Amino acid sequence: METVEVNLGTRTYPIYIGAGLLQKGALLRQHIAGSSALVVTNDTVAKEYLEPTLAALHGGDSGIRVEHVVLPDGEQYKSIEVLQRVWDKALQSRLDRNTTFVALGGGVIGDMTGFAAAAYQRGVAFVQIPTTVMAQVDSSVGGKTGVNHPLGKNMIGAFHQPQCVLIDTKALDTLPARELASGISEIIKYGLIRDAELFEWLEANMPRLLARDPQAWTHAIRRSCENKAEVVAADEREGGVRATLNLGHTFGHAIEAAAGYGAWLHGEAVAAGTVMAADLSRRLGWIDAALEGRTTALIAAAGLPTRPPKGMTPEVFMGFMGVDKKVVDGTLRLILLKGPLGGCVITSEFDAAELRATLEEFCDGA
Ligand SMILES: NC(=O)c1ccc[n+]([C@@H]2O[C@H](COP(=O)([O-])OP(=O)(O)OC[C@H]3O[C@@H](n4cnc5c(N)ncnc54)[C@H](O)[C@@H]3O)[C@@H](O)[C@H]2O)c1
Ligand SMILES: O=C(O)C(=O)C[C@@H](O)[C@H](O)[C@H](O)COP(=O)(O)O
Ligand SMILES: [Zn+2]
Repeated sequence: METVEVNLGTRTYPIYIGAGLLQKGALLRQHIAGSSALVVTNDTVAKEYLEPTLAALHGGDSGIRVEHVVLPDGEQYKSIEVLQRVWDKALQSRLDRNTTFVALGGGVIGDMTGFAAAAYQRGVAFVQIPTTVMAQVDSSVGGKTGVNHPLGKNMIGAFHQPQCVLIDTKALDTLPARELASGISEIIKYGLIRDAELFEWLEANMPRLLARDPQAWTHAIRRSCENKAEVVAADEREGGVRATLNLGHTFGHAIEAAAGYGAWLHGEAVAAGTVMAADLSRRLGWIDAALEGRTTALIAAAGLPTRPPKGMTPEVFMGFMGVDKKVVDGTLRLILLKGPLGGCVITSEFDAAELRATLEEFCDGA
């Protein structure tokens, strides 16, 4: 087992990474604050991993009272209405503040459970057990929690850090290939914004990841968690550098919302958005055509889309981008690449005409 720490002073927490960690019940139990736990999962993940999780919590005569709630599976259910079911279950079970919520699943379950925990009786503890690549390399770390709104992605939420993140790499064995690729999008992101060595490693090792080589995955997950932990420790609430984790997301979130949540996976939308950010960066002269080409090629090598879906227009993009959380006083800020590889900026210093040119280049329906 490897451990990466998210250093947040008195709220510092560990990320455990290893094969078969879900079977090590003591590890999970030591992070259950209080006498009860509410496991939150979805119907797909429950089939494979609910029983082992319940067994881990009950093991060693723990005396922990364990409840669970199973939500419907899908990004379209990442809503305040569905989240209500978690609070309903907690209240019906008379769970008090001495309870730990346990998020068992991908990023949707992790974000929803974290927000449910942040608001339940004004805040209870929670633990992340991420079971997708997306959740293991990104969403389970850093405490961004919340739900979508029809007018914008992740618009309702809270910062709430988990007690620990328990990454069982064996869970990826059952993950569909499309979901595996979606998560790779965020690993490429770390390479582009701050870790040139990781980007080059991905260029050399993409076939190993797609072939599910366990050693390659352990490396990719650990490096990703290290990168994310460093950024979060430096800027927990996104006053500055944390916004760089949003590379490709302003375009990507517009795609997700416009296509209807769930039609495009988060990582797919971010992939196309990252290619668009690279295009704009090259137009501005901040990266050369070679780096733009390497970015597009790596994203394509992961089997991810390099263009947004048909039907997107510059107007649709601008409508959603205008309500992005990085907008300040009506001014759009983007994360753009600035050479060499591994460099980026958070900026509003770009000509609207250049942004328009990128949008037109990528909108088939324009
Ligand atoms: N909080 C953050 O910092 C952050 C970071 C990145 C993404 N996100 C959010 O995460 C969400 C996307 O997460 P995701 O890609 O994990 O999607 P997801 O949670 O919808 O999971 C993807 C699919 O995989 C299934 N699944 C999960 N684990 C499985 C397993 N081990 N075997 C088989 N199937 C499994 C799920 O049931 C689902 O159908 C988005 O809502 C995105 O906004 C949040
Ligand atoms: O942790 C962060 O900070 C991120 O931006 C990680 C992103 O990959 C993730 O998609 C996040 O949910 C986006 O945050 P948002 O604030 O733009 O909704
Ligand atoms: Zn993301």
